[in-house]
Amino acid sequence: MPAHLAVLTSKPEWQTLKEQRERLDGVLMKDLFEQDPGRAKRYFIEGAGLSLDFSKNRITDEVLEALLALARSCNLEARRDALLRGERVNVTEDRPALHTALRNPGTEAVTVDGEDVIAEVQNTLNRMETLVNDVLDQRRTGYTGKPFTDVVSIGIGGSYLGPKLVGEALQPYARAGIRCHYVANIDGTEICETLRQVHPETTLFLIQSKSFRTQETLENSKVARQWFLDRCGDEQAVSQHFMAVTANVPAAQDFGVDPANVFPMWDWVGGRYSLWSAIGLPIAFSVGMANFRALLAGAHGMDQHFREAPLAENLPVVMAMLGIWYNNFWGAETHAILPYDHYLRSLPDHLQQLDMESNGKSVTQAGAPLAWQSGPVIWGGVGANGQHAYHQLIHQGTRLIPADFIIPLKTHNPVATHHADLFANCLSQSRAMMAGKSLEEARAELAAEGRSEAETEQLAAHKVIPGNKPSNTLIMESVTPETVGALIALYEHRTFVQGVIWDVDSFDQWGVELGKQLGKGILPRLLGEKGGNQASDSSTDHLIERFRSTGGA
Ligand SMILES: O=P(O)(O)OC[C@H]1O[C@H](O)[C@H](O)[C@@H](O)[C@@H]1O
Repeated sequence: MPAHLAVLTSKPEWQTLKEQRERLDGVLMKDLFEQDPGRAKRYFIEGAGLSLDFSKNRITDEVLEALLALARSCNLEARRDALLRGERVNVTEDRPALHTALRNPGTEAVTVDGEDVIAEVQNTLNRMETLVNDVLDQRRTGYTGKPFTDVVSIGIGGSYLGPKLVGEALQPYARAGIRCHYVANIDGTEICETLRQVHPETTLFLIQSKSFRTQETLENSKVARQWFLDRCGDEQAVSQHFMAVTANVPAAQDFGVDPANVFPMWDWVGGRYSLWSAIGLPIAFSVGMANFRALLAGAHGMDQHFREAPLAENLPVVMAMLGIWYNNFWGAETHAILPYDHYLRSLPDHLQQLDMESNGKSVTQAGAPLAWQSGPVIWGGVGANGQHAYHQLIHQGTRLIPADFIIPLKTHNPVATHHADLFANCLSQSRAMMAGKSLEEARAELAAEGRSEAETEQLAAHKVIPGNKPSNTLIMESVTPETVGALIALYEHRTFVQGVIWDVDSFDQWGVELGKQLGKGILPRLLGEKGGNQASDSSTDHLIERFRSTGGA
């Protein structure tokens, strides 16, 4: 292998992990639990209101030590400090990635190109506070003087997934009187269905786009603007009802948004890390500014933990390195996110963008091809629903699927014994994954059912659950603004740590751009217009013909 391809995999720490991996061949977690009654307590760490039980992993103390040694050998601590200091960690775009500054309470200076970032952040938070309070307290109203009842947030990707997740997660804190709607897709159904639910006199539209160039967002915003004008007939009223969050102020102004209603975004915030900025306005409208600030405080608590906790007790570091363990040494190709909480149902969607856009890369920061696997497929869904669907494959399929179970100790909605039932389901799944069911147990079960010997022999193999499937269990007291903030920040840092190990730029997303470029060439052809002379292929041409033949547009 050429030397430049082998930096990571030729490290002695990598070799040690390979040896550890071989040593664990055939070793069952359930035996490790039996041999060591202290295992659960030893592999349990806490920070920023979250606790992680990582005992149900294929690890020993030696493995953990070797994983942390690998992290150190990749200069993780220095790279982390560079991130938090605002160094240009996004090398291909030559920018810092300062989402942590968005939740920094302002006690320490962070500068970018000589500008005091913290002061800008605090100013923006104060502007948000004024707007949100004015709307919630009905000092600011729609064009006929009626209070606002609905906020329609139009944005996609990072300008959508984070606010939607948190808006849902903090529903118990929602203020009466304001409903938030989210429109992301260019599928016209989404904007049409949303507009059917709202009234022009009482609806505030938030155009959420860092670039103000995203097709889906701009087209949906145009539809919303026209819908509004058709009903109110007054161009002047647009400025009362349309606001924007963007780094591209001139484009927002061209669209007709009053500059006083434009909230800033900055180059140094990646879209998928932007819910903490004014992109979080829908959250603030829903739960009030005090709760939004509590969300930031929770995330800041995790930033502090990430910065200060020793690596062995550092939640994002330990979770990241466990991910590296399965991804790079055990051949795992996916990672499941399984929140056992209805309020956190959109967490897998948000983490999918966060992780897959960040670490879906195949060259190093210097541009050399990776000779190791980078980010896995992130997927998942809310428990217990998944147990009646895809958990079968986790338990008995041929693939190794590490999972994160996430569950609060207390519910906002105590009803009957539901929360204990939910908790029992969560624990039963991680235990089933870990312990499984042996052939002997399967046989005994069938015999106890009164099956014949022949039947028992025939069926037993199907009933075996191999077990030894790894999982983490993340718990928190309850789903609050603080714990939700900490939880999302935890995964942000987990993603960063893995990017450091794989030596990729976790803050660009060039892969997304190609589809956007090609779309610009295909659209005119679908519409039968001139242009769109870019390279094509017979499949694309044929499908365009089919679309045109039905008069599809
Ligand atoms: O906020 P915008 O500029 O409209 O971008 C919205 C989204 O666009 C792209 O798809 C990027 O890959 C995402 O990271 C981004 O969040």
